[in-house]
Amino acid sequence: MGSKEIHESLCLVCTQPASSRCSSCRAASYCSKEHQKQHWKTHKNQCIPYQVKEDKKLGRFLVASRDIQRGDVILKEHPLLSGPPHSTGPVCLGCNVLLTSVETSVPCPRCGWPLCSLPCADNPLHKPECEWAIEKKKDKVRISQFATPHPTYALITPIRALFLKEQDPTSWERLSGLESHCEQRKLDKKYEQDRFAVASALRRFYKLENEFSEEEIVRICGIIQINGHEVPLSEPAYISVYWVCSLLEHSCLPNCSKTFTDSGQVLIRAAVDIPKGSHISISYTDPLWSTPARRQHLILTKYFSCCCLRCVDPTENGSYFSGVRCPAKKCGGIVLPKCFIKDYETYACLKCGQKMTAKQAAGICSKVAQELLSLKKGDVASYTTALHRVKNLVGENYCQVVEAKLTLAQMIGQSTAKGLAEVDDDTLSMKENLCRQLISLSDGLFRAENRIRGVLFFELHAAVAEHARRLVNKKSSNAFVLQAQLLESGGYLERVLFFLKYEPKVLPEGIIYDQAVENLKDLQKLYQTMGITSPTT
Ligand SMILES: C[S@@+](CC[C@H](N)C(=O)[O-])C[C@H]1O[C@@H](n2cnc3c(N)ncnc32)[C@H](O)[C@@H]1O
Repeated sequence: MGSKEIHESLCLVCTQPASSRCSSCRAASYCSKEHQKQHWKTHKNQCIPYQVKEDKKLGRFLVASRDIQRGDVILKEHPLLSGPPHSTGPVCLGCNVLLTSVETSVPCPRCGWPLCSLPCADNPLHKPECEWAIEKKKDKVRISQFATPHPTYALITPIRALFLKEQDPTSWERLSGLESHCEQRKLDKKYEQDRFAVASALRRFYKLENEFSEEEIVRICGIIQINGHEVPLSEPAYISVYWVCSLLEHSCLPNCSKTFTDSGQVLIRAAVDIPKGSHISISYTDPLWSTPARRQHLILTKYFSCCCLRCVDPTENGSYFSGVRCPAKKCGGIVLPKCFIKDYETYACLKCGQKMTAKQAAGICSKVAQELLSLKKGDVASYTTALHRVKNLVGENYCQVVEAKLTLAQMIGQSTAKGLAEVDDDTLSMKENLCRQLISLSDGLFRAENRIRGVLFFELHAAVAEHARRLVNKKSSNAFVLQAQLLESGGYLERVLFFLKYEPKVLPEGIIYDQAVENLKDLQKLYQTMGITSPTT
């Protein structure tokens, strides 16, 4: 054994043989949890798996400072700033829930802003607009209209940002150092809209004329637009801006997934192994949207033209996720542009070469959208028929077809009183096939979508377990096949635990995680009763 290996396996505190490593950086070894805890004060400053770099095209971005393993947590961070989205109806400024009427809300006894209940008046989140209403506005706020959207709520997140300047200079400095894209925002009029509807309104409403210029407030609006994350922990979702997380670059095929903890921290986790020196990326947009839709969204909201691996490949890893079906008789090929970045005006069939314009392709896409988006949730038969009907307009993996298949895969078994037990054999097999198809597609196309992948594995485990249950009831059942199916179902539950490990308990995926833990325990008891040796027991 070389000296390096000896060093690596010794506890950093007592130099006794180490049995575990820091799960984040994997560079520090310890003999026990106690010594790991004891060393954290020193280690936390070194335990960072990324470095900040900068170039002309991306601005600042993060690269891996060591090899990062799939599943590792790269970053967990509290927000610098949180508040309602730019456009919303009245929400509780303590806990972010939607307020629907005067009767179902209470005014804050100090400042008058409506809240869901009195304890929310003391939520530290509410302090900025509350304190400044008393100190600067010198009058209570009165909200009488509970219609959506209510323009005064567009002022809240910017006020909370400005409050940092006075109350928390370190956070203010971090926030003001983030990208605002003011020049680009001037060109598309967002700057002017925010100047009028936020900066000017805020200075008047809160009497901030002598403290903050319009330019300073509009720059803050830009920072919130470019760096804000929608946090789905409340309905409606609220917006948070983080510091280091704001430096992560975008890719439509990112190598990291993003989730939020119950307390609103952002958690970034490696979706694949990331070699040292590689760029670390998340998705700023919805990976289940077509290439034109994702690119358009990024250009309009983040001011860059995405040139990631997925955007430069019109077939999107051979999935044809954004393509339409060739209208030529009996061709059945897929029609796509040569490239979505430059030559996207003319589409051509990959099989027969027939051409169509981007406008014609968009027409087909909107027909498919109309057909699929109007379907009633829970109606398995109409989903199945509609999916069959759109087959001659778009391919099997066309984006909206994939969304409908995702809904259908979850719906089967949910819309019947006795769950999967009531579903006929063919429909059960359809559920299983849909899950397998979508899981395989997700490997190549939305590998960082942990929530979707966890849910798909959960649905697949349920379908396979139900097949096994039916096998027991059949006289001709084969013990080996049954054992294999039970083990397979347990294996899928392990995958659910991997993907949904960090999902917050308030989201359905957090609840699915708990259910998967219970189902796995039950399955492991069954393995014991049946004398099956599972790889994990
Ligand atoms: C949230 S900020 C990321 C940090 C930013 N680079 C900085 O220096 O502050 C988002 C901005 O970064 C740039 N950016 C991020 N990902 C990019 C990409 N894949 N291609 C080009 N620009 C990108 C764009 O200017 C975008 O508006």
